[in-house]
Amino acid sequence: MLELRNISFDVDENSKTKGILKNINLTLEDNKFVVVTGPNGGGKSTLAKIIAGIETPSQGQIFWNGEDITQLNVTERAKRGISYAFQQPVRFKGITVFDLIQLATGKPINVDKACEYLSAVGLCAKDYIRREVNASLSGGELKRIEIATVMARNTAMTIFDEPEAGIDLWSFQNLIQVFEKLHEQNHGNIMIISHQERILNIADEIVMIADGQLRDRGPREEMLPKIFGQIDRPEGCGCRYYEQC
Ligand SMILES: Nc1ncnc2c1ncn2[C@@H]1O[C@H](COP(=O)(O)OP(=O)(O)OP(=O)(O)O)[C@@H](O)[C@H]1O
Repeated sequence: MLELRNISFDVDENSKTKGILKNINLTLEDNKFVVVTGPNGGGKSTLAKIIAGIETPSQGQIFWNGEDITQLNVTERAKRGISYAFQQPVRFKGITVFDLIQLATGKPINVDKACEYLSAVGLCAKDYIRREVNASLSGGELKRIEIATVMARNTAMTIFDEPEAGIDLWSFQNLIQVFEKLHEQNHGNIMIISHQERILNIADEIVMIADGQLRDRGPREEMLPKIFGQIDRPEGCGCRYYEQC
């Protein structure tokens, strides 16, 4: 279980303190598929980075299965099962797709096993398994390889920040299926930062972040009508649902 207690994140801007996240309290139960959404600049990516240990909060604490992990860095959190999917895989000269997947599993695997992960993300495994991870791969291919390595890591919590960014419509359809599969197979906690309706549609739970604050959260069935404007607002109110009327 992940618990954020009174998380704030401030930055210095022109010698003034700017609050990017303001007093966020959030508890996520195990094995949930959570989508974090909200307007641009609301603080979603910052929240994801704070959970992954890429940023350290200015205030507040983060607990993972009861342990205070606030001061642990990204590697130490990864060892405890919190994994952040980068937009593209980390590259080292000469490393192949097979090497990456094997490294992610943390044990020796055969080519067939590695191919299973690639096939699951819609890549024709035999075309990719021996390829070097470099600029000759397209953005969509790199992203799917990153997702395959995340699946191979099989960690208790995985965070994806806008996985749909920069991929074409066809790859996007495929990506949705990959996430549906991850969900079905119960790959632990999955947190996705997204604006995409099709990703919101497969969430167990939706968290709305706006203006650095947690504005709402709840099961998909409750949140979708709010997000897509199907709730009654007081007459004359032009606010979106996450704004105060
Ligand atoms: N290190 C930083 N220094 C200054 N400003 C920052 C820093 N990190 C984030 N911000 C600002 O904080 C705000 C929230 O950024 P963040 O990337 O978390 O938003 P977001 O909700 O993920 O947005 P989007 O949907 O556009 O990706 C933005 O205005 C951003 O410019």
